Amino acid sequence: MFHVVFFHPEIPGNTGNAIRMAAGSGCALHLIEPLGFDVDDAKLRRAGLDYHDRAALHVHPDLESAWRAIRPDRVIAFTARTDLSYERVDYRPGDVLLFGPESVGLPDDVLDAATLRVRIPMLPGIRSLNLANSASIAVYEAWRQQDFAMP
Ligand SMILES: C[S@@+](CC[C@H](N)C(=O)[O-])C[C@H]1O[C@@H](n2cnc3c(N)ncnc32)[C@H](O)[C@@H]1O
Repeated sequence: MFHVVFFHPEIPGNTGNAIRMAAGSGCALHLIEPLGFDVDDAKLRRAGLDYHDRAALHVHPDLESAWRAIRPDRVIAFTARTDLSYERVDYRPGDVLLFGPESVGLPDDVLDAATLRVRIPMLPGIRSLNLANSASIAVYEAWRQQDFAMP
């Protein structure tokens, strides 16, 4: 199983979309507090449709608590601030795919502590992709490399 970690997510619709993606792909979704919304937020529930019960959703008070719970071998940070393209990584079950908050991205100390930093290609002049879209691209590449193995 892959672990998607959203560090300080701010927009409920993005996390709702990711909940639906987690239900569809079998990844676990971890949210690191503080969150910019309540997990019962109507927009979050609407974006997640009726898939909330099918998704493995975990909320952690801080990153250290998440690492203690997940015990990952590798943390792969998704950021536009690197040249290594995301599809060049051999993803392994158990990997953490780490994403930053919508407004500011991942802070330097969190990026520095990650095993790898990877980037999803964009055309020149584009600053970033949407958080939920980035997570979908990442998870489906990681799962594709496992030939979409079923649990
Ligand atoms: C909306 S973006 C954050 C934008 C923020 N203003 C910044 O400059 O980093 C939210 C998160 O999606 C992921 N993301 C967005 N575009 C990406 C890209 N092209 N490559 C890798 N990760 C990306 C990153 O994890 C980022 O922290």
